[in-house]
Amino acid sequence: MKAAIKLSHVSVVRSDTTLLDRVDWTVHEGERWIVLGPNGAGKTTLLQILGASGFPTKGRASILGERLGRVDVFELRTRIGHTSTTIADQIPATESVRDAVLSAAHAVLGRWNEQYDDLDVRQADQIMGEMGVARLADRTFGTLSEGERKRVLIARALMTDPELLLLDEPAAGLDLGAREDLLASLQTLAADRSAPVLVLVTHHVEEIPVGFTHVLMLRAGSVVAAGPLESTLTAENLGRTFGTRVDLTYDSGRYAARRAQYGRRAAREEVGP
Ligand SMILES: Nc1ncnc2c1ncn2[C@@H]1O[C@H](COP(=O)(O)OP(=O)(O)OP(=O)(O)O)[C@@H](O)[C@H]1O
Repeated sequence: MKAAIKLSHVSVVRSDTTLLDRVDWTVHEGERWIVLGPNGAGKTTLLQILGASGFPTKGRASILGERLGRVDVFELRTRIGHTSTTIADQIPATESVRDAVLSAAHAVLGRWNEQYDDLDVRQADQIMGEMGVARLADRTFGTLSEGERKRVLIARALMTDPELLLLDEPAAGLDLGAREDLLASLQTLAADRSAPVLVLVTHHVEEIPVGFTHVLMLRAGSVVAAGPLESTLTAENLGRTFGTRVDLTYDSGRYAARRAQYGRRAAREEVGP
């Protein structure tokens, strides 16, 4: 299997602070990864490297077979889809949802005078259908709810047919219904064998969509654990990642976590005799 991402001993240092510390990580084609960690763990810094917009201070990073530092990053970025609040802020509020998705095909924000062919329009309609936002196609972007906006952004990112899709906290700020709608769309995407390699960053195990296959757990710039979800996302690893003992439950492909509830005996053991 080919490696879509290969990081070897990647460190990022800014103003004498180590943001990422000797990260080793390999992602293969077809895999769907979660990057999980507390605030300040280095998740955004890692995503910048994956998106070819940040560079390692030390170590080697290969993205889609191209070594950072030896490749034209502008060309590489056209092969990578990225959804984040920054991109949402750049879409004009008056742009129609269909145009917001379509304009990605030409890497422009704001439709202006672009001409699109029927194939582009059909592709946009199909992707909007898959992301559950087809009924919003004629609405303006500015009138969408936060949850609808997130799904339109993913549709927009898919429009360029990327080989790697980076999802930066897609469920942040969503209410229960909107989060569940988003997770359902991501579950469909994860199950699609023709979908790109997926990397989803989150703070919460409750936001892991069904069908994601692997997890990288980060704390203070270092990898706590990385591997298949089933064997890697354990209460022990989660506790080490978030610095607190946790109870983890799993049901029908979904996870939930909370701080461990201590019995009197456990409390005595922790305090000591
Ligand atoms: N230019 C910089 N100089 C010094 N420290 C920085 C710089 N940029 C980021 N940091 C610090 O590096 C750490 C990692 O930041 P990063 O944004 O990657 O974390 P994160 O896991 O995405 O956090 P969050 O979940 O809160 O978004 C943070 O403590 C941040 O304050």
